[in-house]
Amino acid sequence: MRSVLRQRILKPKDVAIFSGDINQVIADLIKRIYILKSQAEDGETVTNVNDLFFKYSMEGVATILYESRLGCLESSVPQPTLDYIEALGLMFSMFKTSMYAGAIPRWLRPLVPRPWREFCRSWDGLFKFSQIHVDNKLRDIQCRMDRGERVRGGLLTGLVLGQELSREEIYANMTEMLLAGVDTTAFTLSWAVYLLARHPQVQQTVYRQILKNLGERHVPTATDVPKVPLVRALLKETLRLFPVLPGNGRVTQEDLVVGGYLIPKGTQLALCHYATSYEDENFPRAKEFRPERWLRKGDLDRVDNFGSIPFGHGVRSCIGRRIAELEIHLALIQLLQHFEIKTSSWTKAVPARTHGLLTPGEPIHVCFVNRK
Ligand code: HEM
Repeated sequence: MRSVLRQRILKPKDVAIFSGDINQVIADLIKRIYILKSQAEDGETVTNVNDLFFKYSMEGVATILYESRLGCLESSVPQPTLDYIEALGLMFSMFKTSMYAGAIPRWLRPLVPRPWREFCRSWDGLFKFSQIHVDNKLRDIQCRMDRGERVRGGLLTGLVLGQELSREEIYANMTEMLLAGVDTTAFTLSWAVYLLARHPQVQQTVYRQILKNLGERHVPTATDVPKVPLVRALLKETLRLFPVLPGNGRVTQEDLVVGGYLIPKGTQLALCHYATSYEDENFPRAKEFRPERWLRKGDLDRVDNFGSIPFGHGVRSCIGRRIAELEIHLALIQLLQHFEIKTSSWTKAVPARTHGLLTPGEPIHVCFVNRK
């Protein structure tokens, strides 16, 4: 089932076609920032940027998945979207409890009802939302076919027409992808602007490269991203320092010998790449924010470093990686074209906190100063 999806969004060129849709969402993001600035006491500070980037990520990923807009960045967010956000909030607030809810034996559920009840309530809310959007698309496709039109479209249309997945499988995959694609992207963008605000020199270097290679107002598409390698390096460095999923796991499929230790088949392995990301052996001066460490300077440089694998690795690695990268690269380029990102008197040092996901431990507040 996963391979059907994977073959449609595996490579950067597969998702490049979504640049136009994402840019429309970015235009709304920028408008929203102007509105928030106009409401701020100092006319510059956007408080809790994660709230903003949550809406951007949800709108962006839904645009690709459902081929429709949700209105997350509007001043008045539509009710079904608010209901979804509530279900998602419930899912994450219950993360630890609900993670174990699936493992509670049936006989125990009436005795300890809350975890299972909440688990079902949040998943039902998330499924319902996907179902509405998938069904809308199916109706739309049917109408167009009845009119004798040639139907072409994006991801969902392709899945429906391809008939490789059942309707239930499409609901399930869309639900999971939307769930997996919102907070992950939002936290990463929040950390990226936080790091840029706290490292003005780095920001200036990245901005200069954008200015030189793309220009002040050119709206970038996926084909422009390789022209600004520092933007790609910025994302890698952000995810090295703050990997949203700080650890990962696998069960060995055969006996393995690693570093002289025998690991028998069937062993559950946990890898904390948050820890390996901070090892000087893997990344010299590992605690420092230095995006340029990811730039290839000569043919002998190895910039792929397994010390940091924020999207996982192998056949079960993140299926939405290319979508996330597109959303983040294009957003960062345009944010830097429009604004200088600065700390404000409200900006505090923000520690990372782990509760399932690695999240900012405090709200991030930064200034978006208009560029002349
Ligand atoms: C910065 C953003 C993101 C990060 C850091 C991230 C990270 C990850 C990681 C570490 C995994 C586990 C991989 C493994 O076990 O090897 C994963 C799985 C997954 N991700 Fe992402 N992700 C991001 C964005 C997205 C987006 C935008 C989507 C959907 C559009 C998505 C959909 C998924 C799905 C469906 C899985 C499960 C894959 C499977 O089990 O086959 N992710 N992600």
